[in-house]
Amino acid sequence: MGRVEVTGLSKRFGSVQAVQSLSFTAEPGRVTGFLGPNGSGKTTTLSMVLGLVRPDSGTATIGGTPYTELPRPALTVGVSLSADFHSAHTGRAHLDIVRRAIGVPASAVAEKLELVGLVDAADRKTGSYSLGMRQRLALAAALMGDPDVLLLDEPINGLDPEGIHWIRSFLKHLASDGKTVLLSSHLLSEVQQTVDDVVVIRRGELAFAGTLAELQQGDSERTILVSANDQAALARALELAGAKVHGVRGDVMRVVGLEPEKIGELSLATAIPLSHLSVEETELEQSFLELIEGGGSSGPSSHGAGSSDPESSPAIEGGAS
Ligand SMILES: Nc1ncnc2c1ncn2[C@@H]1O[C@H](COP(=O)(O)OP(=O)(O)OP(=O)(O)O)[C@@H](O)[C@H]1O
Repeated sequence: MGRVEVTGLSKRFGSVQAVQSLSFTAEPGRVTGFLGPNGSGKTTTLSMVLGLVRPDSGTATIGGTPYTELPRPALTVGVSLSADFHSAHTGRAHLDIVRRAIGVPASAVAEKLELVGLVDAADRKTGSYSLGMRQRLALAAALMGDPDVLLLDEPINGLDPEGIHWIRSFLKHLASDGKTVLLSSHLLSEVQQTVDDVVVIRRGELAFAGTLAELQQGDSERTILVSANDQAALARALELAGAKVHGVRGDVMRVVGLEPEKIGELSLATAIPLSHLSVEETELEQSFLELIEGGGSSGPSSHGAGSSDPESSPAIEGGAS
């Protein structure tokens, strides 16, 4: 229903080919990370999806309809392109302006303040808000019309750890409710704990579209970091299950050859509780950097529907910086 579908979008600004033959989808019930370095064309793409920038070619639809043809767009798509507000307005006043503009009942303001945890700060001027509070307010505004789709430009950038934790769980919760969440970021590490699917662009072109797991698998075998009170017993169990285990005496063991889910199952089956389980970040970050620095292929994916056209690979046009 609220699928975002971008098909063959291109946009040139003068000599800069900002976006080139870009196709991807963002699906309902999933958080999709739209990733690429600064200047790679993320904002231009989101602006084309929202009808703010006219593409040279290609289309973008939301639930099958171009944004500009949606009868009441704010009831379908919630947007946050920046977390800047009139500094003399209170959070409540800002939301009230938004809700009047989109024509929803006054009760929506208190409801959304509650939803994003801003009730106590609602009557303070936004000029005194922290970045985390401004991001919450931007989300409350985006959610005002109870849209099925959320488009968020860099919603995590600059947040402190608590803010990051909050927004991660909030966005995952929205997706688990069936919403389509598309968020941009220039850092994979910033969003990797939040996203299900990943679309990577490099100089305006698709470099990868697929699930986070596919991005991880695209690289060589990944390393899983685990620890348990009884490291030796866990190491034995992991090795019996076919994994290679390094650093058994350290705080954290490095395990290759078993996926995290399998390690969790093994912990349960052997009654050896884990105190830590994560994917070694550097490897994933490395695949991402390789993709955005060039040479990466359009990944394995149904999400890049139509995007892995032969032309979309390494040829880099224009002077996008
Ligand atoms: N209105 C415009 N006029 C001219 N060039 C533009 C315009 N908008 C974007 N560009 C250029 O298009 C390219 C892509 O920019 P865009 O802002 O879409 O990238 P981005 O990935 O969102 O980067 P950032 O995260 O830094 O905003 C850049 O080279 C940028 O300078």
